[in-house]
Amino acid sequence: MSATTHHDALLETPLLETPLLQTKGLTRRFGGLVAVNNVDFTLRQGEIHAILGPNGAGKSTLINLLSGEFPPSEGEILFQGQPIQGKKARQIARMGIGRSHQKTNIFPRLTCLQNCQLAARIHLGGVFGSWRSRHRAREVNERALEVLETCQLVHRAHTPASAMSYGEQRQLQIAMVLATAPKLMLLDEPMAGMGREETAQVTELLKGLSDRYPLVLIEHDMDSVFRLADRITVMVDGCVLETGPTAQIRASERVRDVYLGRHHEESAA
Ligand SMILES: Nc1ncnc2c1ncn2[C@@H]1O[C@H](COP(=O)(O)OP(=O)(O)OP(=O)(O)O)[C@@H](O)[C@H]1O
Repeated sequence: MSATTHHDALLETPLLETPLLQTKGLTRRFGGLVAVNNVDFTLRQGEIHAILGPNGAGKSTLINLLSGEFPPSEGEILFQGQPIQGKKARQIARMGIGRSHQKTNIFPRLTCLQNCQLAARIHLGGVFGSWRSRHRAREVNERALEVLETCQLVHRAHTPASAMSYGEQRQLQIAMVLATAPKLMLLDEPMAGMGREETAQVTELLKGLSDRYPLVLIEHDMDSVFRLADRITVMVDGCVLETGPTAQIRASERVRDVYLGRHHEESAA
């Protein structure tokens, strides 16, 4: 007998509610190159949605469009039903879309705690008037400690980021996104460059966060993707090849022919 989990129930629910995030006909051109081509994408509440595809498929560009790093050439992006295309990255971050980049972008000389305080401070509004500053400083500190606890980094609170292992630095990056109190997270290859043990640790961390923080995830580590994702969208040459629940994508011959087969051959080589 198999137990029905929250995520099983979520996958079987028809989409009646407004999606947390949705794109319609999203397109981004760089000169003559169509990096993202007419993409319809939906992220539901409480869901981890992985984006797969070979190098150059347009995955990072899609994330960059969602986070406002680039404006789309065409199409719509709806966050909680409201159009956000054309808004600046900072505005989108303030609305609650937190993102991490492929490369680690932490402040190496600051401690783990200071990095999180900085992220929380930016979210809470930067420089404060003196009458509010003490209260805000306490709020920032509490938020920073809370996310270090969530990411199991409290023991590293006073360690300079540069003295932490690569895996811990990637974990810190996730903590910094959480410090901005996001309504959803966009993570671009959070496990890139990690060893097997660190990858497993971050996979479990993200799994534990998914109910509170819906997630769009680009990741090449298939074990992690299959463990984490409720749904998968496979992109090839800027277009959506297939999108659906993880089991459907795993079983898809088209996906296997175009991506998974090739990926496994590359990984084995
Ligand atoms: N700022 C840019 N200017 C010009 N071309 C770009 C830019 N960003 C991405 N591209 C091009 O758009 C295409 C899609 O790139 P993108 O980085 O989105 O792919 P990806 O699927 O994330 O690949 P990878 O797995 O290698 O990170 C590529 O051909 C890339 O060279």
